[in-house]
Parts: sequence; structure tokens; C-alpha cells
Amino acid sequence: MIPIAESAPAKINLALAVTGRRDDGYHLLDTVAVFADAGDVVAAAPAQTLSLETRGPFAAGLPADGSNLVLRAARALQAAARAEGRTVGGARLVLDKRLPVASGLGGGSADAAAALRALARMWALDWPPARLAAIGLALGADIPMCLQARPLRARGIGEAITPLPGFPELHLVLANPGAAVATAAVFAALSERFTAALPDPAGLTGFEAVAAYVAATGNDLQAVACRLEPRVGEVIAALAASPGCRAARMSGSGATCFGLFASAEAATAAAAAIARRSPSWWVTACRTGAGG
Ligand SMILES: C[C@@](CO)(OP(=O)(O)O)[C@H](O)COP(=O)(O)OP(=O)(O)OC[C@H]1O[C@@H](n2ccc(N)nc2=O)[C@H](O)[C@@H]1O
Ligand SMILES: Nc1ncnc2c1ncn2[C@@H]1O[C@H](COP(=O)(O)OP(=O)(O)O)[C@@H](O)[C@H]1O
Repeated sequence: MIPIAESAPAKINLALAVTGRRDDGYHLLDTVAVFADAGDVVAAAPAQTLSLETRGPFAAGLPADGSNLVLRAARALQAAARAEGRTVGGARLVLDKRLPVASGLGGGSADAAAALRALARMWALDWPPARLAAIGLALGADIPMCLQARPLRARGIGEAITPLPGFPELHLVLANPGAAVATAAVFAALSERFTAALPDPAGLTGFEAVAAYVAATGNDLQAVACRLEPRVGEVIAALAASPGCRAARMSGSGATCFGLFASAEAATAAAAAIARRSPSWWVTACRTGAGG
């Protein structure tokens, strides 16, 4: 049987405000996120047991055991299906890891979301999206938004999602200095001073409006991440200095940063120039999907 393949696109937080903290220590966020045409791929084929093979440029150093979010998501879905009396078997899962690990692009969350989508199809679980999102949220705060993978505003710890229809496609350059920054470490180093909610992004429909919105907002995790990993500042400076860059900022908890460009040509040229100057960095030009 041909495996079911699901893409696990990179998530980019165009703006991110930390607005508070829950009693359990999780931080309340307000973020505008978009999803790129760059990402990992998760494939699933029927099998008697659950297994995972990892491959691709960032597979080295990534656990392929039960701690991998792909297998954790598969186990959680399998258990939920069996709990309601469904007969589901196992799956042979293959993760093609093309995104850097612990990089602020939600790669592990995107992989878990892709595994949930692939296995729900393979096991013919015609569950409403909210049910998959609840299973995902128990594994990671970013997974519900990665299940949607379209322009959106997310609040709470990421589970309160408002899609942004009419949001334009964007041309970005993603750059990472080769540093893994753990999300938990960034939140742990954050001060208790929280900021206000983001301005309402609901009416953003054109590139100029988005560029102005991104320039007027920020990422509350950026300063802390720059202290933990000073190369984040170098990456932002390199993006900001690129011809045609309209805004440069860190995504999520870092260390990947993005530059926003008006055209694919400008983004491609900037990515090539940065990669030439800093050959050890991971650099890619990408396009993010429009709101449907
Ligand atoms: C910061 C964001 C923004 O999109 O992205 P990334 O940098 O991970 O891509 C996400 O909220 C990350 O979500 P995710 O990576 O799924 O986080 P989790 O695994 O659930 O959390 C890892 C740890 O980070 C802290 N954490 C995470 C999310 C949150 N809203 N508040 C927190 O305080 C908690 O200490 C938690 O134990
Ligand atoms: N499939 C996966 N892809 C990436 N990271 C994974 C995966 N499965 C488990 N992990 C673990 O999750 C952590 C990455 O999480 P996090 O710091 O939140 O990254 P990101 O900022 O990229 O979302 C790493 O410690 C990594 O070992």
C-alpha cells in the first residue's frame, strides 16, 4: 500500500506577545502565525506495531524512540481510538526531518500534527478537528495551530485559535545560526512583566498592511533568547541589512529568525547572499500560505 504522506510546515510567529502566566506555569500568549512551504514530511503505512524511522538533514541527534513527538502523537491517537472501541492497528512512520530542531519553527509540533492527520486518515477516524486538537494540545502547546497550518491568531497557550481569512501570502527568508534554543529555557528566563494583547490582525489583507503590522509589533521572547544565544542578534542584523527587507525578527522562542520581503526575487537574493556570508547558518527563502 502507498504510504500516506503529510507535510509538516514550518510555523513562523510574525508577532508574539506574552500576556500573562497560568497557575500551572504555562504562559499566556497572543501570536500571529503563518506556515511556510518549507517543512518536514511524515509518512505512514499500515503495520502491526508502531515504529518510527527518521531521515533527512536534521535527523541526526533527534530521538527516534518513544520520546519523539511523532511516536507520542501516534500512541495518543491509537489509545484514544481504542478507548472508544475502534479496531486500529499500528503504523510504520517515516519522518523526513528538514527543519532544524528546537528552532522556534514548531518543527516537533508540526511533525506531531502531521502524524495525527496521517493516522486519522489511515485509520479512517472521521473525528472533528477539535478532537485531534485536544489530543495534540496534551502533547504540546503549538500542536493545535500546526493542525490548522494556515494564517491565524492564537491565544491562551496556543489553543484559542482565530483563522485569518484574507491574509496574504508572504515571502520570507528564514535563518538559523545553528543553535538549538529550548522553548522551556526561554520561558523560564522570562521576567514577570507581561505586555498587552496584540493589535487586532483580523483586517490584514494586503502585503503593505502586514508589513506595517509586523513592524509595529514584536516578539516578547526575543530579548531573552538573544541573551541565551547572542547569535540571534547577528541573524536579525543580517536579515535587516538585506536589500528589500521590510522587517526582521525572531520566530517563537528562537533561534530561527525571519525577514519579510515584498517579492520572491528579493527573498531569494537575500537568502543567497546571507548563505554565502555565513555558510554554517541554515538559510532558506520560502513562501507562506494565504488565509483561505
Ligand atoms: C513559543 C512557541 C510559540 O509558538 O513556539 P516554539 O518556540 O516552540 O516554536 C510555542 O508556544 C511553544 O509551544 P511548544 O513548543 O509546543 O511548547 P511545549 O512543548 O508545550 O512547552 C515547553 C515548555 O515551555 C514552556 N511554555 C510553553 C508554552 C507556553 N505557552 N508557555 C510556557 O511556559 C513550559 O515550561 C513548557 O514546559
Ligand atoms: N519530531 C521532532 N522534531 C523536533 N523535535 C522533537 C521531535 N520530537 C521530539 N522533539 C524534541 O522536542 C524539542 C524541541 O522542542 P522546542 O524547543 O519546543 O522546539 P521548537 O522551538 O522548534 O518548537 C527538542 O528537545 C527535541 O528533542
